[in-house]
Amino acid sequence: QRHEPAPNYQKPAVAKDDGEKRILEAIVAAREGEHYANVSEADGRLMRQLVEAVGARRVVELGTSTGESGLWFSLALRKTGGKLYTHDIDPGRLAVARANFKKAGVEDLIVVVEGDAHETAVKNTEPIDVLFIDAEKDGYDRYLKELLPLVRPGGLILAHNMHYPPPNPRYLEAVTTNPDLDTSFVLMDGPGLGITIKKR
Ligand SMILES: C[S@@+](CC[C@H](N)C(=O)[O-])C[C@H]1O[C@@H](n2cnc3c(N)ncnc32)[C@H](O)[C@@H]1O
Repeated sequence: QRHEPAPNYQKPAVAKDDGEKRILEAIVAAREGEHYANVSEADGRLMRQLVEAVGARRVVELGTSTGESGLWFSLALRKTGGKLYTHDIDPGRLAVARANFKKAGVEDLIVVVEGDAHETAVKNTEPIDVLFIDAEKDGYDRYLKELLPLVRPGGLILAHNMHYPPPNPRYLEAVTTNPDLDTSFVLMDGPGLGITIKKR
């Protein structure tokens, strides 16, 4: 049976309190300012929902860019009592990200780490509740190999750009054939997001 294209019921996010309002305003301002390859609003909102739903205390992000995904995560982390550890190799983008976090009033929720995430992120030894992979596409499978042991059972691995730019086939293979993992691909009318649970 054929269906019409899916309707879009989405409306702009509605702030619950002043802190949330300040972050949402900072996201709008960030989009209008200097930015680079950031998540869409639809991606950011879903990621916030997931981080809040799993009650994440430690979110690790590979690929900060100018901090928009970090701002979406901070909406959740101010409620879960958690922190974002975000990694990027580009000092210029990180300077913009830091300014955006400050403007949103969330700099205390976010630890920014500069350098090659293959070297910096593996220094972490604490359990990860949510891992978000959004750095160089060619490295996705290596990031998974390096950090999956630290993702806690019941934790999530989110991977951006599962539709475009074209995803890394080795990553796709890894998250769809490992019996310890279960993966869905969502929001595939946009860049696409992989949601993988590490089974308990
Ligand atoms: C798609 S952007 C991240 C977008 C960001 N997550 C957002 O939605 O706001 C990818 C970022 O990965 C960074 N990157 C690329 N290779 C890297 C590496 N080896 N280590 C750390 N960061 C890297 C780039 O500098 C770039 O800022």
